[in-house]
Parts: sequence; structure tokens; C-alpha cells
Amino acid sequence: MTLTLPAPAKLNRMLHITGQRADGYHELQTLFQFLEHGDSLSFTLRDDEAIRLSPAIDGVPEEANLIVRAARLLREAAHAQSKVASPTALPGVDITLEKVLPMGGGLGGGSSDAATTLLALDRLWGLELGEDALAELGLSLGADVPVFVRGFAAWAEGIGERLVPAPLDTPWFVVIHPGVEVATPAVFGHPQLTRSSLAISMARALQGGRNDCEVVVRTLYPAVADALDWLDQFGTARLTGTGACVFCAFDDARQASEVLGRLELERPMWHAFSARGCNISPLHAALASA
Ligand SMILES: C[C@@](CO)(OP(=O)(O)O)[C@H](O)COP(=O)(O)OP(=O)(O)OC[C@H]1O[C@@H](n2ccc(N)nc2=O)[C@H](O)[C@@H]1O
Ligand SMILES: Nc1ncnc2c1ncn2[C@@H]1O[C@H](COP(=O)(O)OP(=O)(O)O)[C@@H](O)[C@H]1O
Repeated sequence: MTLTLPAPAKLNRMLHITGQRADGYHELQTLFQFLEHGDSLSFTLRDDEAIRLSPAIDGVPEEANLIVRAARLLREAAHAQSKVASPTALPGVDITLEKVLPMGGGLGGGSSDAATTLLALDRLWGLELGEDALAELGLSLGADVPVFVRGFAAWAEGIGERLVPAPLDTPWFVVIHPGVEVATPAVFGHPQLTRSSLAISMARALQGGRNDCEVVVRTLYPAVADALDWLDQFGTARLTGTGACVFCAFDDARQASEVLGRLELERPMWHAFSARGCNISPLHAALASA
């Protein structure tokens, strides 16, 4: 049996940096929302214990791939929680990845792939570890993984692990990838990064907010600044996460596709897509009917 599930993108509708912890990680306030657009993963159990991913992602060795890491971590956790006698007592799995989301794009593709892997294998292996345990495992893989495990649009605090549901509007978005890959540690390590925004309430954030990474990312990546300025003529353009993708909201699909048409003529070198925002992750919608 093969289980095929989506790994949707996320947007950070706003992102404020309110401090830095002793371990160097930054404290954030951010609004996460999912997009009806993303990667797709298929899982088929094997007769032996191997975990295999294909195709490989260029430049990401298998042992660093968040999909393989998530599968191995889940197997160890199942053993640690006495669900199985040994990690290799669970059948191996063939995982096929259809990669759509750009890497280092701020769309959370790697994190979303990891969350989809945790939920898919929890189901296929019959583990029922529970969402709290899966979110905690996810957090050890990356700060963005828990929101994809939980599957609801969220107001996030801490490093992104303290989540409460956020009643966001669900417009259509145009998302532009200006052709550069942003290194998240380079942004968070930058001396000029704002690290002391005042903490605000979710209600206030829902009325609009900035992305505190934007100033530094504009300086480090002129292509991102160019994309923000181009998109700003149609509304309020924002960076998602640490970039490189930028987005702008539209009332309907028609307006979004008109902007994509303009983009093709005026900036043919940029990749872009349009997709609707959603407050329940497409992963959870798919799991409910699988
Ligand atoms: C900023 C956000 C917002 O959604 O998005 P992205 O642009 O990466 O998608 C995330 O919190 C990113 O999460 P994620 O991409 O999982 O980051 P991690 O792998 O945990 O961390 C990469 C590196 O970024 C820095 N980092 C990350 C998160 C954070 N709150 N503070 C940090 O200082 C650390 O140097 C860390 O080593
Ligand atoms: N399955 C995966 N998909 C994408 N990136 C991955 C994956 N596994 C590991 N990575 C690594 O994680 C980095 C961040 O990827 P990604 O989550 O797509 O970007 P971002 O955090 O900016 O949204 C990549 O540059 C890559 O080195």
C-alpha cells in the first residue's frame, strides 16, 4: 500500500524578533499560515528495514535530508517508548519526493517534508505516538517543524514552538522566488538584525505587522529587495521567514493571476506562483480522508 500526502508551504504573514536566548536562538512572534501549494511525498513499506528516499536532492546528502532524519528519529522514538523491541523491528520504507518548493525560500519546505514524514510513518507503522510527542520530535529537527505537525494556522512565540490557532483571512497570494537561496543562519547572525521589537498581542498582529528580517535580507540579497519593490506596487509586499520568497495578498484568483501575467513580461527571470492561504494544513485534510 502506498500513502501519498502533501507537504504544504507556509508563509510568515508577519515576523517580529523580540529577543535572543542564551543558546543564540532568537525569540519570535510570528503568524504562520499554510498555502494550498507544496511538495508531495509517497510512502511504501518495504520487506526489509531500509529507509530509502528518491530522487535525492542535489546538494543535500541523504543523512542530512530532513525526510530521512525524520524517519530515523521516529523509529528511535518508537523504540525508546517501548512501542517496538528494536528500531529495526519496524519495516523500512521507500519514500518518493516530488520537490516543488524552493530550498532556502522561507516557505518551510524542508520542515514541511519532515512533518509529513513523521505523520505518515506514525500512521503506517501504527505507532500512535500522539501529536505532542510528534511536535516535540519535530522541534529537534527544526524550529518550523511543529507548526506543520499541528496543522493549524498559528500565532507562534518562543522559537516557533508555542502555538495557538490564529483566525487569519485566507486571501490568494502571489509568491515570488527571486532566484537566490537565503542562508537562515547568516540572517540570524547579522549584527544589524533588529532583535528587540516590543512584544505585541496576537490581536494586534492580525491587524498587520512587519518582518524584522527584511532590512538585513534586503542588504545581503539585492534580488530580494528588487522583488519586494516590484510586488509592492500591487499591495503590501512582505518577506516570508528569512526569505528569499516574497508575497503579496489579493482578494481573488483572477487578480493574482493578472499579477503573475505582468511578472512574466516584466521579470521573466523570477519564478512565481499563486496559491490560496488556508488555516487547516492540506496535510491534515488529506490524512483525515486517507
Ligand atoms: C525564521 C523562520 C520563521 O518561520 O523561517 P525560515 O525562513 O527558515 O523558513 C524559522 O523560525 C527558522 O526555522 P528553521 O528553518 O527550522 O530553522 P532551524 O533549522 O531551527 O535554525 C537554523 C539556524 O537559524 C538560527 N535561528 C533559527 C530560528 C530562530 N528562532 N533563531 C535562530 O537564531 C540558528 O542559528 C539556527 O542554527
Ligand atoms: N527535504 C528537504 N527539503 C528541503 N531542504 C532540505 C531538506 N532536507 C534538508 N534540507 C536543507 O534545509 C535547508 C532549508 O530548506 P527549506 O526548509 O526548504 O528552506 P526554508 O527553511 O528557508 O524555508 C536547505 O537549504 C537544505 O540544505
